[in-house]
Amino acid sequence: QLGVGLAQMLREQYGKENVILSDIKRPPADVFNMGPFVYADVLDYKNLRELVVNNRITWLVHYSALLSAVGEANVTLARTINITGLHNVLDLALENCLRLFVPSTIGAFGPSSPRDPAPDLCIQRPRTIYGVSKVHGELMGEYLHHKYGLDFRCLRYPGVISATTKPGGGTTDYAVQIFHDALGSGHHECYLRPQTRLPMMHISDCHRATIEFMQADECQLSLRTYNIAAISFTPEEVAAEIRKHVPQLTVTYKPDPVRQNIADSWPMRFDDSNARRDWGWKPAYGLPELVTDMLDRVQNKRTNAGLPVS
Ligand SMILES: NC(=O)c1ccc[n+]([C@@H]2O[C@H](COP(=O)([O-])OP(=O)(O)OC[C@H]3O[C@@H](n4cnc5c(N)ncnc54)[C@H](O)[C@@H]3O)[C@@H](O)[C@H]2O)c1
Ligand SMILES: C[C@@H](O)[C@H](N)C(=O)O
Repeated sequence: QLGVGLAQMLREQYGKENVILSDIKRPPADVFNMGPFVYADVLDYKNLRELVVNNRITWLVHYSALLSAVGEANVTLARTINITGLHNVLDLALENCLRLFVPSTIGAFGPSSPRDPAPDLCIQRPRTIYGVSKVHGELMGEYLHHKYGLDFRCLRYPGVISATTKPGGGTTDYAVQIFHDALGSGHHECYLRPQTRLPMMHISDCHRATIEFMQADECQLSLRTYNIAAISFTPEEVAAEIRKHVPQLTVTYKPDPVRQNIADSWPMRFDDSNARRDWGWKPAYGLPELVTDMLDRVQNKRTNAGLPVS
C-alpha cells in the first residue's frame, strides 16, 4: 500500500534513477515502468547485500511486513518476515553505514497502554504478533543507534487511507473499503463496531511525514521513534461524512472477533506533540478533506476502469 507512493514522492525530489523499489511480488506494469524495480527478499541477506553494494545505496526504507490481521492468521510467517527480516535489514544498515527508516504503528500499543491519547513513551504490551514485532523493531533500532550510532528513524503510523493502492491485510482496512463500496454497490458491511475509534491518516500526509522526518537534521530529534497523528474517527463518523456526498450509502455492522479485539486494544488517539515540536510535523488532511479527496480519486479510478459509479 505504501511503498509505491513513497517511491514516487522521493523520485520527484531525488530523481527517478536514484530510488529503487523492491518486492518479492511481480509489480503491475505502471509500477515497473515508473522507475527502477528489483526483486529483493528481506529473508535473503546475500541478495540484499548485493543490491546495496552494486547500487551504492545510502538510505534504506524498510516497509516489508505482514500487517495485523494477516499476521494473526499466520503467526510463524509474520514472526519470520517482521523479526528475522528486520534483523537482516539492521545488520545491512550497520555494515554499510546506511540511514534506515522503519515504520511502526498504532499496533505497537496494547490494552494496558494509555489509549486516549497514547503518548510516545508509555507502557507497550501489544497482543498481536504484528505489534510485538514492531516494538521489537523500535527497541532494536534505538539500541543500535545508541550503541553504534546507526541513523535509525521510526514513525508510528496511524491507519493509512489511500485510493490508488490497496491495503495489505490490516485492522484499519475498512476505512479504505468503505469508499469503494460507497461508489460501487452503495453498501458497506463493516467488520468493526460503529463506535470503534482509531487514529487514521491520508496517505499523502503519511508519505510527507516520512520524507520530512528522514530529512530532519539529527540535532532536531529528541527521540528516534515518534507518534504521528492526523485524524481519529469511528466507522459511523466516516460513513456520516461520506453520506454528505453519497447520501444513499448504507452501512451494516458485523464485527469480526479477531479484528474487533485488535482494534479495542489499540489507541483511540495519538499524542504527536513531540513530532510537532521537534521537526515541525503538521498534517494537511482533516476528515472532510480526506473524504472529498478519496471520493474524487476512487470515482476517477472506477471511471477509468469502466466500472459504474453510484
Ligand atoms: N498501511 C498502514 O495503514 C500502515 C500503518 C502503520 C504502519 N504501517 C507499516 O508500513 C509498512 C508498509 O505497510 P503497507 O501497508 O504498505 O503493507 P503492504 O502489506 O501493503 O506491503 C508489504 C509488502 O511487503 C512485501 N513482502 C512480504 N514478504 C516479503 C519478503 N520476504 N521480502 C520482501 N518483501 C516482502 C509484500 O509483498 C508487500 O508488498 C509496514 O511495515 C507496516 O507495518 C502500515
Ligand atoms: C494500523 C496499521 O498498522 C495497519 N493498517 C493495520 O491495521 O494492521
